[in-house]
Amino acid sequence: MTAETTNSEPTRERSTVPVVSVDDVSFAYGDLPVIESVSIDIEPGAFLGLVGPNGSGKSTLLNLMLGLQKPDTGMVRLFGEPASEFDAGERIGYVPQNATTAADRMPVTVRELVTMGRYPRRLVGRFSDDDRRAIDNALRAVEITDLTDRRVGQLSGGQRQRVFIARALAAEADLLALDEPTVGVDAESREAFYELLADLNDSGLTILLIEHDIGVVTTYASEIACLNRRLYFDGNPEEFVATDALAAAYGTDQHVLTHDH
Ligand SMILES: Nc1ncnc2c1ncn2[C@@H]1O[C@H](COP(=O)(O)OP(=O)(O)OP(=O)(O)O)[C@@H](O)[C@H]1O
Repeated sequence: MTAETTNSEPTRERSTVPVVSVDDVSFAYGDLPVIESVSIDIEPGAFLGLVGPNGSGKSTLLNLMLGLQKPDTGMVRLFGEPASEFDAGERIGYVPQNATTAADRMPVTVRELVTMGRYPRRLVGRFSDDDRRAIDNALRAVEITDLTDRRVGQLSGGQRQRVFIARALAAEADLLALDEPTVGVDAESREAFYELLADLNDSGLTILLIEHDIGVVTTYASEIACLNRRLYFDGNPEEFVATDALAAAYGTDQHVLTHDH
């Protein structure tokens, strides 16, 4: 968000309560253990990059964090409240892995989809000037004001992901959670997309990014968590590249993690 987009809004006090707190959580799909004794906090203002090999439990951990799945043991808190009692839709913007295909089925325009993000915040009845301003600001922040009347299903992959982010911004979400958001997006648009995330994070938005590309997280994230059923690493990018956590978590597959950054 640029200064232009925020100047009409009050500055929010940054809370010291973790946005997400995962405390000794384990989870299995039937007999298949997927998350084992994981503890991790996401502090307000963090940009956490969650990495791990295919099938290592990243999406499952995200679902547990968002309260969409219930841990077998341990506890997840969102903004200090048990995730199971929390309406995540109000404060968490979620950009799913399959946003691109989901958008294909949506016969809605960009502005309509972004407007939907505003419904949880809207008072009963009509949209207020504040609502309209929040929607316009969100479209501006992700630089899609020229696309507002286009059908979401007709946009490129990168443009669509921006629309989903704008929806979260319109909702004034405190956490933006993205699950491999640039699968199928060309290299140039990917870089612009991660620059956008970095700008949003600079303006105070807390970000959780699941990402395959280690180069992306070491470039843009302020904190990296490396998962393979259990947590192999949680700390800053400098420490991450200096440890053998990556090799330990990825085992013999680490050579597939080449990247273009
Ligand atoms: N609904 C489900 N029922 C049963 N098993 C599942 C289910 N969802 C995921 N799994 C299994 O749980 C494990 C972890 O899956 P998950 O999708 O969380 O991993 P991931 O790290 O996000 O993978 P990827 O990087 O490939 O998207 C995998 O072995 C997967 O096959």
